[in-house]
Amino acid sequence: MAHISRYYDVKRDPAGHRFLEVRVTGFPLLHLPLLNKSTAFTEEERRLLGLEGLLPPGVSSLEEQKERAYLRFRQQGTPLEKHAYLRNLQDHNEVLFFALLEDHVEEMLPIIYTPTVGEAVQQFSRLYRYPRGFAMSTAHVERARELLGNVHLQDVRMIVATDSSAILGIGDQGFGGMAISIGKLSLYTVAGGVGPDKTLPVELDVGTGRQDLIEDPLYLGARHPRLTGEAYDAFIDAFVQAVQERYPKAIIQWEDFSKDTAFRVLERYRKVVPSFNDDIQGTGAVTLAGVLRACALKGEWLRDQVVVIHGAGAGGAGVAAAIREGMGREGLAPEEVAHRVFVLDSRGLLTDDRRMEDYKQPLATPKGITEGWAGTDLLTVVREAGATVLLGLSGQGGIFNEPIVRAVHANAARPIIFPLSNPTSNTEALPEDVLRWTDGQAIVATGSPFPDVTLEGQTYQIGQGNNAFIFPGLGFAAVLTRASEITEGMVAEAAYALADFTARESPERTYPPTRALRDASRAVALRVARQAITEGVAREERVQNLNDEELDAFIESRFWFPKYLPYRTAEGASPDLT
Ligand SMILES: O=C([O-])CC(=O)C(=O)O
Ligand SMILES: [Mg+2]
Repeated sequence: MAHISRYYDVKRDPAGHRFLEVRVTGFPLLHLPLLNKSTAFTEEERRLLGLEGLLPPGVSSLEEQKERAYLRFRQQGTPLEKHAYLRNLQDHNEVLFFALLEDHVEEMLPIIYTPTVGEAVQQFSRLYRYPRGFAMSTAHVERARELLGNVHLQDVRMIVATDSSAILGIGDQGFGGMAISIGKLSLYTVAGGVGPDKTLPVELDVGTGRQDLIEDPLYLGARHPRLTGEAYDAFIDAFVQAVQERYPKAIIQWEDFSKDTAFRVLERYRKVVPSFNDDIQGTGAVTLAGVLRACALKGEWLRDQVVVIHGAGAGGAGVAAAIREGMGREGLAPEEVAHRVFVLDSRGLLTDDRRMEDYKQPLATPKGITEGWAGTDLLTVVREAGATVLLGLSGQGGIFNEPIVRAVHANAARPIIFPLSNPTSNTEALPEDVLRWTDGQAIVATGSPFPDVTLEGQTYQIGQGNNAFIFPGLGFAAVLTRASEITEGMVAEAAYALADFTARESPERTYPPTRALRDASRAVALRVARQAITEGVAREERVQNLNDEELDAFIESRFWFPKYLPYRTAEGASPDLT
């Protein structure tokens, strides 16, 4: 049996039932969140593991523990207090945390994920309690492999790593970005089926450009400006090499890298280690899926829309690529697509006569197309291009104002308007305003969750167009197929799988409700795994010859579920820390 952790192995008894063989007993056992059952340790386990006298005499079931934990959750006042409560629970007892989350995913997702995680990032140094994840800093570059060896997990398969340069829509957050890596990985477990012992959040602390953080006496990150150029590359090289040596089966999700690093890091490593960028590729895929559904809702094709994308960072670039791919699949040639997809950055429309960063060049509109236009600002582009779809990835709260929204409505009876920036404070428009300004005709989805909107007796559901519907299934499929690379074909398949799932399960919506996150992820995982096999990048022997039904069953059988296994001590272990 593979050695799973320094602290335990999962084994099977002669009848085939799984149990945990632990090498830690007594008080320390109650402080390892992956192992701690807390009040659910049975009387026999307490005797065997040296826990008698350390716990209250009552033995609780997982159900009873959940009930107790949910009561405490409800007693917390603010979303941030709720977040802190859940994070403490996770750091205390992971099975209980995930069991609770599974039962209340709709209520708790906005707490462990966007929008509250944005606040948790900002308050990270003040909320800090427990060492979770791998914190790599400049001082560690030479010894990255050695330090990764300090992580107690033996078989990490899924890593979320950020350099915190562009967290959500709120910019450079220094060390606090660790909270994003932690939050994303919670979704990998609750929706994507990856066991918590197989996940590792990483903060790549290359410094921060935020002087206020550097001067904050309570700040926990490294106090120096961000590494750039060769020093930055050497840092990430060292990290990737250490991961390959220590965790050769791991997939890396690059998260919240600014436009200055996101594209370079993705291209530099995507063929070195199976990896993808969540904000470029995940956001691209989820947006394409929602726009496809919105088009279907009004009985139109994507290829007939004119799409204006506001924001040319990682998200905007990824969305532009995905929409172009989608129009191409509906038969449009690239020259035709150029008349239908327009991308703006903070200086206005990207046109090919402008000086701009390399990664923006493929997003630029040929100057000839804009001949005679009255300007290149957002309102003018919406009017001149005849936009029927407006997508916000700018991080600029409120930028989709009334004149802009009305201008899209003037071009389309049912405009598609997605203010996608996170967290809530950065959303480009409030759904209620968009619906009011368009007499309830707009099809609206947002990046962060919004409640239903009621307008003149009519209720509108607001889809959550968040990459949470893509990355857990995409990453899980890559893990299960042992993909050597995460190809563009796999990312595109994720988008179409989500659109098809929504059409099947929630035909009146742009995105499924968040309570369907797990089922949606499974549908995504199936199609991505199939694509990996078709493209020949799946290294896992067991999946090569499976038909769809068998592949689905394989995926389902590999899902991790929160439940307690019986515990035994290792042969010869003393009832002390061994
Ligand atoms: O984390 C989220 O909610 C979605 C995302 O990747 C981002 O906004 O950067
Ligand atoms: Mg992100």
